[in-house]
Amino acid sequence: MSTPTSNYTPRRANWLATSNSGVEENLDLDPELLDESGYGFEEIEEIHWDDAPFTHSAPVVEPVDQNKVSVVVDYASKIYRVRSGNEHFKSKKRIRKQVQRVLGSGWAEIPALEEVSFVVNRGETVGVIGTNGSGKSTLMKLLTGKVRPTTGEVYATSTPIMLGVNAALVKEISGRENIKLGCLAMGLSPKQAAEKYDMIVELSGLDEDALNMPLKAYSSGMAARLQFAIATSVDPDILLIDEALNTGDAQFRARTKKRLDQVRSQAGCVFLVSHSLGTIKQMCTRVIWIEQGRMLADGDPEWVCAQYEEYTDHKSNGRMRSAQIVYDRTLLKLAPVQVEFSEGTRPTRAG
Ligand SMILES: Nc1ncnc2c1ncn2[C@@H]1O[C@H](COP(=O)(O)OP(=O)(O)OP(=O)(O)O)[C@@H](O)[C@H]1O
Repeated sequence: MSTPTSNYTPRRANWLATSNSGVEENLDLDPELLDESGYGFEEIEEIHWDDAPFTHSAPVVEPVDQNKVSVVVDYASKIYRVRSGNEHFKSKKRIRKQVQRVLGSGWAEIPALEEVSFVVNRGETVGVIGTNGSGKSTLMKLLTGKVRPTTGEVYATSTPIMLGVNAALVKEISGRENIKLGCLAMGLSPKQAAEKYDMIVELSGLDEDALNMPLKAYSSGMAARLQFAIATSVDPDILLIDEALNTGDAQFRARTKKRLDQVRSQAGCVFLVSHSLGTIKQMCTRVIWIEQGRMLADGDPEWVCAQYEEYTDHKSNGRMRSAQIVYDRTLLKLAPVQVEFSEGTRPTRAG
């Protein structure tokens, strides 16, 4: 990696990274937000986006081509508002770390995604990477339209189908019954469901015995395979996959890749959120790296994954300054996007 220049000024990792003087003197925080130690949010290692540099590049105008476009994310941000006094908030240290503003009457604001813009055309498989809590799932929720952006807008040419590890499968009934039920739930007619059955079984790689077992007897890998096979059976135009592939074995991954290629070739696009860089590099044509809610990179899978690997390696070894340098360096290479709609090219709002 490039070595830091002598005039590099290390930034504070986070404005909340306190001295032992305690946050009470400096910030008007709710006492309930303080650690048991009484020092508040100390030992914070996250790099806060407010401290990171803005890229110097002028925005690149990205025209939306009506004949190609699948998804447009136009300056989308998401700020969650949570009750700072509730049990969930108190038990989640990570959430408390990210609190940007404590509002009156026990509410706090958590910025999860900041001004993200990009255009995805049909035929692309977009990997989404980032450390825990960086905003990947939030981006997926914005794409499905289930969560509304705080600023900006998200557009999609058809309703994206979300395939997550927690997508509904019924534990008490067999794999076979789950296939039928899942297909109906996804809007197929009983006849269409019957036609898809063999394809789903083949893709899942489950044998007869497994298909007759109730789902609660499945390993997480088996359940994930079944879920993937069901979810992709409707030939979705826009498919979002959140971590579902990580549990599969090599054989399943090969089948998965084949199926994703089919989805792509049917003019769809795929978003794949994963912590497994191997899977991302194998499956994706483009990778978006989101860190601390900010889009750091969008481009070639090999290059983006290499920066990310370097960053996480530094972070996990406690080399926060080096991690910050990789963060800054990567961000500076990002050309921000200004989405441009010409007459009639604006797809419908997601959701
Ligand atoms: N419903 C919510 N209410 C409040 N805060 C939330 C909510 N969902 C997510 N957050 C916060 O928003 C930030 C981004 O979370 P998100 O789940 O999008 O991250 P992620 O990159 O998907 O994380 P992971 O890799 O751990 O799944 C985190 O600080 C998280 O705690």
